[in-house]
Amino acid sequence: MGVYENCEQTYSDKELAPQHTESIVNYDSQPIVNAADRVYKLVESCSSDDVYGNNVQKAVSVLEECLQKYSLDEICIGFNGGKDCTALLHLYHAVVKRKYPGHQGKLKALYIKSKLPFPEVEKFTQISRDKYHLEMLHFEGRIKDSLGQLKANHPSIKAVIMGTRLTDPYSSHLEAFSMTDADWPQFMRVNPVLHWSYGHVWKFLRDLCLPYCSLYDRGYTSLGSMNNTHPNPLLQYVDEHGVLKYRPAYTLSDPTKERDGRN
Ligand SMILES: Cc1cc2nc3c(=O)[nH]c(=O)nc-3n(C[C@H](O)[C@H](O)[C@H](O)COP(=O)(O)O)c2cc1C
Ligand SMILES: Nc1ncnc2c1ncn2[C@@H]1O[C@H](COP(=O)(O)OP(=O)(O)OP(=O)(O)O)[C@@H](O)[C@H]1O
Repeated sequence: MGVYENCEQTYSDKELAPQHTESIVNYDSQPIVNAADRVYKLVESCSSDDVYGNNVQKAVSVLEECLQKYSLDEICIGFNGGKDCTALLHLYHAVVKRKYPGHQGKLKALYIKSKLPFPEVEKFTQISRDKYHLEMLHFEGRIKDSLGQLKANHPSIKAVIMGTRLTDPYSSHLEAFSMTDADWPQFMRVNPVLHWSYGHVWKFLRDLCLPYCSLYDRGYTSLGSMNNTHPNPLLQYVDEHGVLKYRPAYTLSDPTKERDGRN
């Protein structure tokens, strides 16, 4: 059984709520409206030996530091619909709401579309844009080239908030604030969730009832393009009718296998 199998239901189970109300606890039907209150309550109530709570606390303080160093016009969040940046977007939204309660403007989000994006990812980025009131800065093609265009078209942007974790490829040397490599267009990479584990990301998304891309409920555990990403084989099973199916991403018990659906 996966670690979070007994947690509250996923966002996509929402329609089941009327029939199963007695089995559902703490469901938040307005997680985005309540973002700042719930995130800060979590952070303020966590004990020193709570690794998850401390990681959320650290992410909030990195975001607060980012907002001290840069104005909202100088910041964008790297958002491609993946789980890590989905958790991060919620945190960023919460911290901005707490620091600027009257803020009505749109937060900037960078989305570099891959050559063959999943329609589910495209749809989810649009849903998130609307729910979180984002100004999407859209680019297509290679990430490095797109960052060059970002610099040329949006010269005010100095920092990109990212959902990178230490276990991501080529990321073990990163810190909360790390400039892009010397041969890349120069931006400050802000990495609030660097120390989060795979399980922490899912605990955050599911405990706070946040919307996430539907592919994760169909066995995908990390998202690339349609031509290089498939459901994680470790989540495969055959149901009682002999049909091949996949368990949801949050049930993956070995986090080192997170990218086993990517090639
Ligand atoms: C804003 C931004 C800045 C990046 N900066 C660097 C960099 O300085 N050096 C580098 O090798 N890759 C950089 N990357 C690429 C990422 O490390 C990573 O390869 C890319 O996000 C694809 O990740 P994935 O394979 O998990 O989908 C950057 C990506 C983004 C979105
Ligand atoms: N194409 C992109 N456009 C904008 N930001 C991106 C893009 N690719 C990566 N990023 C940034 O880099 C971070 C790390 O990417 P990574 O692929 O590890 O995580 P993810 O996409 O959030 O989740 P998953 O691993 O499940 O796909 C993202 O969270 C996001 O902030």
